[in-house]
Amino acid sequence: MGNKNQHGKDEAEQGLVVSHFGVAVEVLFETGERRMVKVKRNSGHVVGDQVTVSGEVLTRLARRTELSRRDARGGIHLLAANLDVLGIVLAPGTPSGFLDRAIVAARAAGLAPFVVCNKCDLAEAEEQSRATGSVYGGILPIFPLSAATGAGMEPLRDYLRQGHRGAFVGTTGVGKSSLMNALCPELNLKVGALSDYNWTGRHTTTVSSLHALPGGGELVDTPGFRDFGLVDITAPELAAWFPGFEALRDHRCRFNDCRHRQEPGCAVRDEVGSGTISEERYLTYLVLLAEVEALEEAAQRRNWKK
Ligand SMILES: Nc1nc2c(ncn2[C@@H]2O[C@H](COP(=O)(O)OP(=O)(O)OP(=O)(O)O)[C@@H](O)[C@H]2O)c(=O)[nH]1
Ligand SMILES: [Zn+2]
Repeated sequence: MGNKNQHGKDEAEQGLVVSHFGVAVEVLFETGERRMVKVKRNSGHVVGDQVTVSGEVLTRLARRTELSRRDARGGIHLLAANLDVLGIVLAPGTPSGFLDRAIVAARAAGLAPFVVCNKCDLAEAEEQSRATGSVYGGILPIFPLSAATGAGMEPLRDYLRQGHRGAFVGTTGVGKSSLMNALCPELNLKVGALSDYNWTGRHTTTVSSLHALPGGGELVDTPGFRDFGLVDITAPELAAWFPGFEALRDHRCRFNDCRHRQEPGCAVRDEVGSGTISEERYLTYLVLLAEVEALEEAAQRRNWKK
């Protein structure tokens, strides 16, 4: 167990939460030692949290980033802390608008997004990856690959090896689990394999964990990422972080809450006028903005009724 100091008290040790089992977390200490520490259900600790442990007392340090999602009832769930990058996985069938939403969500949370175009062993996927490259190529890293055949995996490994800590999001069936398995050979996410840890005698099913990759870098696997289907973002976030619109961040629109519609002095509209931003991208933005605003209004109406 923990180290004792000269007064016989537990010395606080710093570590990283690498797994979450609902009623306990596994902490990886700087010494390389791993230990389970009990936590209250909904204690607020998540994988990626930096903590100090003194005996059985866990103290969370300030977070650099937080990634969360909203459930159908509007509740916010924190998925992971201190991630640097977010891998947005696409495959044929990914709904239009998903990529833009996910990029906005990542940037708003302070994470650098990158794109994985999976299933490139299929002709449709290859086409999708070419189309994605032509729109987003200059904006963020894109990795066309096949988790199934292993083709194109090396550039992604190199990217993660730069010491990035990340996670994959994507709609169901795009191949997130296949990618995780391809990148982390020793991965075993089966709940049955966790019976060793089931010392609390309670049911421990919701498991998320952080995996160190053989070549460097870390990936978080959280069941919550699986249904990151409709990535929720706010209208101001969309106006600030829509990929290809840099105007607001550079404070070039006259109003800092500009939504790039009819506002005077809007730099985005100027750029559409001059052809720097394509008409098509601008229309995509307007459709997404209308959709996000409609969702926000519906949520507001629900709150008034309460
Ligand atoms: N052709 C092809 N199929 C793939 C590839 N990667 C994954 N698949 C298949 O796509 C299906 C879904 O893969 P998963 O890895 O379970 O996808 P997921 O995103 O984790 O799915 P959820 O858990 O539902 O969110 C499986 O049948 C995989 O075999 C690929 O590179 N090429
Ligand atoms: Zn504007």
